[in-house]
Amino acid sequence: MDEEVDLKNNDPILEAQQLTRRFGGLVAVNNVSFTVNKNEIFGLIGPNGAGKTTLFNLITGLVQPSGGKLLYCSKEIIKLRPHQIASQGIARTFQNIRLFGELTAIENIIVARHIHINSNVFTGVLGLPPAPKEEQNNKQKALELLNLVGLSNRATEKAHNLPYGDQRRLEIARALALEPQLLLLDEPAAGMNPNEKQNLSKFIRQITTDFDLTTILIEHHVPLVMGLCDRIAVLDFGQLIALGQPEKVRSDPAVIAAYLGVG
Ligand SMILES: Nc1ncnc2c1ncn2[C@@H]1O[C@H](COP(=O)(O)OP(=O)(O)OP(=O)(O)O)[C@@H](O)[C@H]1O
Repeated sequence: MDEEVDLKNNDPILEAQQLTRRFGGLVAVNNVSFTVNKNEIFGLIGPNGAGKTTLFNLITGLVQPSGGKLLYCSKEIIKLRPHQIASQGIARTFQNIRLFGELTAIENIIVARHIHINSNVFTGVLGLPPAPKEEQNNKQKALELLNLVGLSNRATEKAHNLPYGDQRRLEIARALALEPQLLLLDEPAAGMNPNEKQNLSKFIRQITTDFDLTTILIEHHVPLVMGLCDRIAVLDFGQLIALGQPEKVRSDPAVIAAYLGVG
């Protein structure tokens, strides 16, 4: 990881300042300001089209802002490309799972570790030399991550053959292979049954502690968000309409009107 900054618990790790993104006449993210502190589990909720994924895309450099600032560990990251942002310690999963379907579970993680250590991706995937020790080390780490997400017995299964919930867990393992400081999870519970959602909640808490992470998650499943997150930001039509602890957000009339009251 490049120039990792040693933050203490509760130091600001991510600061959005009047962040704005327009798509033509549509303001997908409108003048949004908030701070996420180290080791927080921070929820991002809001109705469909509220701008949540666009905000993740801004943080990970997939989309450029129309205005505003974004500081990671107090440094502006707006001008950085996605791979540079990843190497600074920000990893994510996607709403629509983006695994390499034809690769096995373990290969998906090894590829990510190669990116992390700046090695040649193809040597690792194709099993080519050199660096057998590094390969062995990567394989060992990948197995540990698979074990952590409960997939050690599916290591040689092609990713597209795994059940949906397992694919979501594999995506998280792959993000962790980048050894991030900040982990962004886009709808990690989508497609999971109630039992899996319950387990996922515990799992997110566990990895946030064990890996000394800060976690931001977008999630439509409100009970999960309310039970898991330290603080929650609510977007509606691109604007931040509420920010605070779950109890405060839950009873906020603007939130009830915009989101919780829906459906
Ligand atoms: N590349 C794009 N070009 C044009 N419009 C876009 C683009 N990306 C997002 N939008 C629009 O920006 C708005 C916010 O979209 P976004 O996907 O960020 O919302 P969201 O809160 O993540 O929604 P959902 O919960 O449905 O995933 C929507 O109106 C969407 O159609």
